[in-house]
Order: sequence, then structure tokens, then C-alpha cells
Amino acid sequence: MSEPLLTVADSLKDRARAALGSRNLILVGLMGAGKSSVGRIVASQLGIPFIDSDHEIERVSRMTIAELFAAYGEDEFRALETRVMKRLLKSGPRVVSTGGGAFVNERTRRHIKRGGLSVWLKADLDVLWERVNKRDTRPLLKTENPKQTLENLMNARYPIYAQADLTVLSRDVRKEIMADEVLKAVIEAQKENAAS
Ligand SMILES: Nc1ncnc2c1ncn2[C@@H]1O[C@H](COP(=O)(O)OP(=O)(O)O)[C@@H](O)[C@H]1O
Ligand SMILES: O=C(O)C1=C[C@@H](OP(=O)(O)O)[C@@H](O)[C@H](O)C1
Ligand SMILES: [Mg+2]
Repeated sequence: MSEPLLTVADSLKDRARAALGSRNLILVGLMGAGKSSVGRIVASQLGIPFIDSDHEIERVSRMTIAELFAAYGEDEFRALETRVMKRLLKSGPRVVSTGGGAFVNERTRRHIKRGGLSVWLKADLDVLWERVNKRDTRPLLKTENPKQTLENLMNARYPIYAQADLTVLSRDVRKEIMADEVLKAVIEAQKENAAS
């Protein structure tokens, strides 16, 4: 019997998987960009493990992110985040979705830059706000005007996220489509690398 033909979707996964090699794929960007949900789909498409750094932090500390912020403050949370990221990125390939502040922290950013290919999921304020205002689990948004806080974070952080290896626009389309766009960006980056 002849081998079935590869479908377009299969070849996208296979080409992205080959382009990634043993590197990690690390998703960065602001709260609500879709790092956790899109990262999980990308990992399943690539057939490699998925880890969300916030979940890993919650697992090792046996506390929620909100509890950690309340009990120890943001600085301690960042120190723990740095340690967890360093450990997660030691071996690959994996898809690692970070919390929104991880790439902003200089030490964590260094681990991410060394640890693989970083992808910024970039979204505009209204898209982010629509998504994050449905839940109140994010301690940094517990302010009088959370939309303004989100905008301030955007202004402060976007120049830093721009240091990621790749940028993918996070739009109001299905998460599966966003995941495909991440796979395409990985393939494009490899092509450009090969051409230069
Ligand atoms: N492309 C998308 N379309 C619709 N909803 C999305 C999309 N990406 C993420 N979401 C939703 O937005 C919320 C935030 O997504 P999440 O993956 O937790 O973002 P992050 O980890 O970047 O903060 C979740 O409720 C998620 O289901
Ligand atoms: O932007 C940030 O500094 C944070 C983002 C959160 O993760 P998500 O980006 O997955 O929401 C979480 O790590 C914590 O609440 C701090
Ligand atoms: Mg997340």
C-alpha cells in the first residue's frame, strides 16, 4: 500500500518541528496575549512537551500566583520566576509559555535568550483587555483602573518584548489559527537564517 500524502497541516507541523531542532520555543508578551493557551496548542502540534512557567511556579510553591504576590511581593515572585525559568530552559525541545513579566526581568530574559527561540505574541490593548477583564486572577491588575494599568504596562514593556527573536500578531482569531501562525514564524525564521 502506498504511503498517504502529507497534508498541508502535517507539513506545517513537520517543517516547524525540524526548524526548531533541540531548541526551546518560548512565548513572551503581555497578560492576555494567549501565551498559555496558544503555547499548549503549539506544543501539541509539534509533539513536544508544554510547560507554563506560572503553573510550574504554582506547583513548586504550592501557592497560586495571587497568593505568592500577596505573601511575598513582586520581587520575591520574580526571583522564583528566574530560578524556575533557568531550570525549565536547561534542556529542550519544549514549548515554554512565560508569565507576562518574565521577559521584562533582565536575568530571566538572559536565560530565555540563551535557552531557545523567543516569540512575542503582540496584541493591541482592546484585544488584551477583552480577554483579561473576564478573570481577576492577575494581581498586577487589581488596581482602580486596570485598563489604564494594562496600557501603562504595554508602554513600558513593548520595547522590551521587541527584543524577542520573532513577533506574531495576536489577533481576534481562533487559538488554533494563532498556533499555526507561530509555526509559520518558526519556519520563516529558519529560512532567513539559512539564507543569511
Ligand atoms: N486567539 C484567541 N482567541 C480567543 N480567546 C483567546 C485567544 N487567545 C487567548 N484567549 C483567551 O484569552 C484569555 C487569556 O489567554 P491566556 O492564554 O491565558 O493568555 P496569557 O497566558 O498570555 O496571559 C483566556 O481566557 C484565553 O482562553
Ligand atoms: O505580566 C505580569 O507581570 C504577570 C503576568 C501573569 O502571567 P500571564 O501573562 O500569563 O497572565 C503572571 O505571571 C503574573 O500575574 C504577573
Ligand atoms: Mg499565561
